[in-house]
Amino acid sequence: MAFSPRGWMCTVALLDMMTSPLAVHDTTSFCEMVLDFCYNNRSDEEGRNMGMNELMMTAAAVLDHVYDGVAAIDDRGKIVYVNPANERITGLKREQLLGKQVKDAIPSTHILDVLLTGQPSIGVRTKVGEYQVVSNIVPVWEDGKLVGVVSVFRDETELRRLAHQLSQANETIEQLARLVDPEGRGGMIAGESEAMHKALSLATKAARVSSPVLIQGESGTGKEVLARYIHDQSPRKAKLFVPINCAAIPENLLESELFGYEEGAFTGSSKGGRPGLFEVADGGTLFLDEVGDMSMHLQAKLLRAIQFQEIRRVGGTKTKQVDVRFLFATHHNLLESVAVGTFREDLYYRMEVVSIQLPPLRERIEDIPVFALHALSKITKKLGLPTLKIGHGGMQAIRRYPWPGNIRELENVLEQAAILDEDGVIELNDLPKRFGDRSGRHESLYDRGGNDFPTLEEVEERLLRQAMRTFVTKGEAAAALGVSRATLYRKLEKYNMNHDILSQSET
Ligand SMILES: Nc1ncnc2c1ncn2[C@@H]1O[C@H](COP(=O)(O)OP(=O)(O)OP(=O)(O)O)[C@@H](O)[C@H]1O
Repeated sequence: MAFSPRGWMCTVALLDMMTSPLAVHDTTSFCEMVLDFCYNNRSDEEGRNMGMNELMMTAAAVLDHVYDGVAAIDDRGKIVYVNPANERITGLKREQLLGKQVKDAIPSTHILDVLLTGQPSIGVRTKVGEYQVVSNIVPVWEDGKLVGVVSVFRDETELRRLAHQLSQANETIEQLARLVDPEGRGGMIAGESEAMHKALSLATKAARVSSPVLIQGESGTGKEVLARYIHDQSPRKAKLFVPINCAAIPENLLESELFGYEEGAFTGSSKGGRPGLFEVADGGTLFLDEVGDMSMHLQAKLLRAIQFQEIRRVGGTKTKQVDVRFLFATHHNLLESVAVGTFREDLYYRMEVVSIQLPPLRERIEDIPVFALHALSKITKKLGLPTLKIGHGGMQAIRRYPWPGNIRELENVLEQAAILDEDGVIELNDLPKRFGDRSGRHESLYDRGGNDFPTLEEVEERLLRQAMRTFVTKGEAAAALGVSRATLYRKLEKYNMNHDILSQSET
């Protein structure tokens, strides 16, 4: 059958209505709507007279190719059309159905109810033979008269099979993900220190709720990694994690970056304006890094956004509700900033509902070997290098170094060493020159003179700390200091360095 443009339009309209049951709910005349759709504002008599028969013939040619089952019943309950998908889904041949009374062919059908009441029946479940189908059944009206019913249905067994296949596939993905990332932390590791475990446990708890979290720590301690972890563990994980470094962007740009702007807000603003990151992160998480560097003007706007989850674009007059989870990070001591008046006290307390402190690497020496090995394996994979080891001397140097740039510096140093290494083992000579300084300190205790001369206890504590950094085992540290292990224990306790004892291996 050749399709006229009108035939196509009618068919599209018909399909549109069949797949939009809510629209059908609202109408009294299905046919009128189809014809209105096709010939809207036209005085095309031929078109208006096209009627239901031609419409159904045209539609039938298309419906023959539809994946869902379709059946049309006339006003006397006789089946006038079934598509091939009907046969696939119900197992009933076309010849068994066409021209038959629907109540005889499919006794359990709900089609007659629709024919009797003229009310559509949406999402109704019917058993056809051994198949369970879900149908949308809609009445067809012409000139205010009910002329038939159309049912569009799907095999529920097939839907269930697909859902089952999908859940199996998801399970396989989860199993593979667990193999790649056993603890589900997306490449983040916990380390050995009590401080890191505490931070991680707090982060895991914070992930369950939407309260703001303030993560404080020196640069490179893993604040952003922890923020991503919180987002990934939270119910918002399917939505966006949007990080922004507030210190890296000039104030006027930061404002429009965060809040967006309306058209004409400033010279060079884009046509139609632009949404800001608050809007981009709607439903997800916004991570404001280096929030301590924000100007007082922006702090006031931020406070409002946190308090009311409401923003106003730059140059705009209307406010907009957003649903954003806020995570903050800073290397500043924000309480000090509050005390000197560079940070708003009210904002500080809004931000630190949950407060997580990430200590510098030098204060969690026990983490250094774990992070070093983790970083090295990441680096060799990234650079496509064979597996590398860290030798005893290399590890000792790494442990005793104070790491002012924390984990980021550790990664950079190891990347450099991995590139330079020639024998598969990273030793002291593969590390930068600064690692050769066995003292690991830039200031000598004995350089201090006069009244500032160190006490014996001060020297002893320093020496102990240095030994704990330098040697991998307690035995080695005690031997180098010329004391027994028991004495080493006692002294570590005296200087409150017990956590260091735990980090040392027993040998
Ligand atoms: N727990 C961790 N597990 C694995 N890698 C980590 C962890 N913490 C930090 N890192 C690594 O350290 C590097 C620095 O981390 P991150 O950028 O999160 O630090 P930061 O504190 O946000 O730094 P800055 O304040 O300079 O932005 C990253 O490249 C990351 O790979």
